[in-house]
Amino acid sequence: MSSQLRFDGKVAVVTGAGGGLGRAYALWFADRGAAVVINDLGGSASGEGSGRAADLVVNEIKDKGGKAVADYNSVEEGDKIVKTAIDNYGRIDILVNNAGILRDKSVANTSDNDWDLIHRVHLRGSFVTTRAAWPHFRKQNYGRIIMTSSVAGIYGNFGQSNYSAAKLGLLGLSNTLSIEGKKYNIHCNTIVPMAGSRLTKGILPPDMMEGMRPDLVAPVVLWLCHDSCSDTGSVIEAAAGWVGKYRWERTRGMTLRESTNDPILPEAVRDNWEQICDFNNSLHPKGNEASMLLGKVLQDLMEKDANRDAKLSPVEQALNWRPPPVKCQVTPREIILYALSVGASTGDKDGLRYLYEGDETFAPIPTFGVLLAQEALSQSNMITGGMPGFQVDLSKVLHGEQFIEIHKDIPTHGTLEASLNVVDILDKKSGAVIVTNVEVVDETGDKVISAQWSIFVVGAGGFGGKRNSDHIVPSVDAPKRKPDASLSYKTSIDQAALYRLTGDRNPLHIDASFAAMGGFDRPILHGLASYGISCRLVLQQYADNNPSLFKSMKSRFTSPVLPGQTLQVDMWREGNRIHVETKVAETGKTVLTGAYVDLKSVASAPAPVAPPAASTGLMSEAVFAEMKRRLDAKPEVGAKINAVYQWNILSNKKPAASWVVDLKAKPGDIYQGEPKGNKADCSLTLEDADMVALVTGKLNAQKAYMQGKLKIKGNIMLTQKLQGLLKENANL
Ligand SMILES: CCCCCCC[C@@H](O)CC(=O)SCCNC(=O)CCNC(=O)[C@H](O)C(C)(C)COP(=O)(O)OP(=O)(O)OC[C@H]1O[C@@H](n2cnc3c(N)ncnc32)[C@H](O)[C@@H]1OP(=O)(O)O
Repeated sequence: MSSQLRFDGKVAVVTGAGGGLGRAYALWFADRGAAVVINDLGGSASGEGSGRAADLVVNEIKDKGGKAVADYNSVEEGDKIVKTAIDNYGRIDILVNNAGILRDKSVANTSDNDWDLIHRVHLRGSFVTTRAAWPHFRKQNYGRIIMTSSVAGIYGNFGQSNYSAAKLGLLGLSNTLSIEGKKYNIHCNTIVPMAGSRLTKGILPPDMMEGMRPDLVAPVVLWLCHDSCSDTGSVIEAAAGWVGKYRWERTRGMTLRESTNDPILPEAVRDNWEQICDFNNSLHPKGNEASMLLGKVLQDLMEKDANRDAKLSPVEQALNWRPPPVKCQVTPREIILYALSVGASTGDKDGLRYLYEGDETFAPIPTFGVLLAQEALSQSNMITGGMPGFQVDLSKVLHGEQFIEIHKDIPTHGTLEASLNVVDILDKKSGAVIVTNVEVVDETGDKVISAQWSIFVVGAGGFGGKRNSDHIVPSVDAPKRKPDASLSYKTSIDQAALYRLTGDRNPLHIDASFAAMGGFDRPILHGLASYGISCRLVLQQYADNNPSLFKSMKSRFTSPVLPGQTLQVDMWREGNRIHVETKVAETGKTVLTGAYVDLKSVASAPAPVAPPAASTGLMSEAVFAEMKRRLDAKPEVGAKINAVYQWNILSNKKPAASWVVDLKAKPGDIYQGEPKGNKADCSLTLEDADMVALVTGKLNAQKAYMQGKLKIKGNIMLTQKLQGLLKENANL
């Protein structure tokens, strides 16, 4: 016969030991030599009332010569229960969390209190009592804990939503404690008992109660708490003299994607449901095996990716690459910095529209969208080693072509998402052209920008790839006639240094030694800087500086621009398409070819403007005198006010007019003369015709304004109003 399992010298704490299972555990422990703390509040199955059930059990043990002490604390104050053990026996070795109550109700009738009470006693009670015992277990490098779960928790039971949730919670608690306790020889197991007790009295019939006596479960708990039992994290069911063990079972499942880049769709889950749920060859994961299995799934996918990539040519690998979408932030700061870097100025007509977030029409120059799309290229390190397969030498990278289309106004604040897709890599012999599409969506998923890059990698051709692509948005040659309009912008020597701050930090644009590696004498200007400058001048010429008239822009970069050179933008209007060719004025070399800006509509059709070099730019004395004469002619008292403007008009000479007006005046009012209160200096109250005359003194005044000789400080909304008015009165 095998030796008897003994607990001599051990101290066991059993909660809820005044009756039923707890009492049975306590009697068995005492019988096998342990000193036992008999914890019981007393009271009924639903936790009400109090009595001294614990005393009866203590007496029963003592009568048999055993050691026991009573404890009447609630498990909600489990530290006091543990203190009873320490105070009386100086230690604690075993803790059986057994105490519990019932508050059975169907879920709809379960009150917050019914829920909380059950959780407080079962789950929280076991937790606080165990936490109080834990330091003692750790110190002595020994501890045995039992959590009490229930078939109601494992399988569910009508009317026990609170109880079953708490009971399965105890299993989770036990799982974690068995892991945390391992290195301190602290074992934690879960018993799933079924026995006739105070809790089941009245639920089970008497003969069942007898067949399911608690003392038929207690020996299982004793074994689990013995030194010689190595189990921890086990779940053992015991009832009526039958004992069994639980474990998790999981189907093999299946991976619903072929590559780490693939998404999975609900339809794929539906279509494979049978296999997902097939328990043939099932697995029984333990502990962290489950996460290891999932780790293996990912590893397999990555190996598959690698194997597949290994079989692909470098070009195919690059074309298969789908880097994750990236976030791009828009704030006025980025918009303003971009506008400055492509030459917008507060001295320009409508300059504040791009440069001042307080302006009512504040908006980005549309080509700013390229910067947002470019985030997908930068953050994926596409041309700095991030793209698999086709490798790129950064010092040989030139911007070949650019296309952008704006589908929805770019917000002035917000977060957008950009995703890229390499659509072709072309072999041009003298170089390779990487064609990349980028889509930018806003927070609602609406498409805001489509962009296309053609990146020319000098010297990377000759790999045997195709020469042409259907995916490229084509450039379109300008008409053969003389340009309809031409505007110029002299770039600053620091144009590239400024443009870099918008995001493209390619050293080609600032570092002479790096530029030399690409075969350039000096750092060259970003292609996108020339692109943005050209777009800005087209909008000035044909869109009244209104960025929402912009639809799309395409350009090829045929020759580099050096910072400090003057860009001359020649334009031809064909319907809503403005063909563009940009050249360097100093050398006559074309730098942007096949370019066009498509507008939604053309704001006005001004007469062809001669290149600026031909203009004197000065407001003539005669125009100034005429303007002043008109301004000095105050409206007559009693005249109807058609419009109210508040403009301060200054010239390089002296104020053109200094008026005092009623700030409350509005169109339709009768001009009463200078008001007494509520007045503003240096403002004008003019009838429309006079206002029109002011500016139609005409192009000369406008040009003077453009060139900073005539400064108009005013509200931009009013500028627009004035422009609308000008259009209406074009014949004046
Ligand atoms: C963070 C992500 C950032 C994205 C990357 C951008 C990084 C930026 O920092 C880089 C820049 O801004 S660089 C500055 C702007 N770009 C330039 O200055 C390039 C100017 N272009 C050139 O020098 C030549 O056209 C050159 C050198 C490009 C080609 O000249 P050649 O080798 O003499 O070619 P050519 O004989 O004229 O033609 C051969 C075939 O190539 C096609 N091709 C020519 N120019 C092209 C161009 N710009 N783009 C695309 N394809 C071009 C020709 O059509 C020809 O092909 P095919 O015979 O099939 O028609």
